[in-house]
Amino acid sequence: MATKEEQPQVLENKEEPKEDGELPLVVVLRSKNFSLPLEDRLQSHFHLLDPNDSPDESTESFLSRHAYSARALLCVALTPLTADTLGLLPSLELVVGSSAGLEHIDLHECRRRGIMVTGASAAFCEDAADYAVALLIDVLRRISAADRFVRGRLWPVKGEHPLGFKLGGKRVGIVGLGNIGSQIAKRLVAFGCSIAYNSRKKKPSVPFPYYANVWDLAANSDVLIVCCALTEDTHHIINKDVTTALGKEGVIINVGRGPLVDEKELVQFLVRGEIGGAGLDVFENEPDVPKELFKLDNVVLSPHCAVVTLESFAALQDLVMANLKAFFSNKPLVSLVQNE
Ligand SMILES: O=CC(=O)O
Repeated sequence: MATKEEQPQVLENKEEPKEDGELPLVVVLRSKNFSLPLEDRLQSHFHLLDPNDSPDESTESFLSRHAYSARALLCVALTPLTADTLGLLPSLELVVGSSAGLEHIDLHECRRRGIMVTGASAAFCEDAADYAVALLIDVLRRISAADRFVRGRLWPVKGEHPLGFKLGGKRVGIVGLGNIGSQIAKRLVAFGCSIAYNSRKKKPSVPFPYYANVWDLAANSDVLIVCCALTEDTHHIINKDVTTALGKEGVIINVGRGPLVDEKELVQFLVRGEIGGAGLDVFENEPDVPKELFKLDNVVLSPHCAVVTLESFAALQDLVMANLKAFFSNKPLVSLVQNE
């Protein structure tokens, strides 16, 4: 999902292992069941302080005892980084996020303390955009439903599979034109769609129509693709009124975060046939998915995996390394988030 703007990505691959004694400290914050995929690469450049290495001690006690002088922290996946945890790290200057969305990091507190934050949407944006377009094509052309039709041996017993809808010519409203949204727009222009967007501010160099209000965007779109950052302002940005404005044939694609959409309302619209369809990679209470959706052929469901490919994961690892190395050699960070 899109975050606040990040600076362009410059990847750096050269590995030059150092002696352990002189390695800079990096706190690693990760939940127990989440491994650290680039551990070997990180370990040859940094002294990692990972509370999971002391399973008998609480994270708070570990950080208070070992991390007083740590200047950098790597936040793995969506592990919450709260103001309380930040309070245990008085020397912290940098948080390296490893996800596109950063709502699990207390950005207000980072801003207040002058702690820089880097994000990873540059590593994920192309794959996330491909996936959003794939979900849209799947909903419109009923590809997953057609697959079930064939596997269920309904062809030709139950006649023809129902007609789908053409992608070209659709008016697509993108909610959040950050790294991911921009890549989605680029792809859909090539498919012959017309694009409009909503974001916090109008983007001066973007040629597409801007709607300051999501309701207006919905009223002028056939499809809404949701890929903005989850904040207090964007929680349930797709609500009952917006869904009504999108109309009976409208399609909603969500590759951002579940709580961007009022899920209970969306389920009701889908069940009552008051919206055309939905492609959902994210949900309000993951991994729980409303069971009413399982029987709807105009809904495509996916387990929060839009951003992840082998290639995006490799790019993420390069990006994390590049940000940490840049920080410790006083160079500009590769994907600094404008945390305004
Ligand atoms: O959802 C995945 C991410 O934000 O990276």
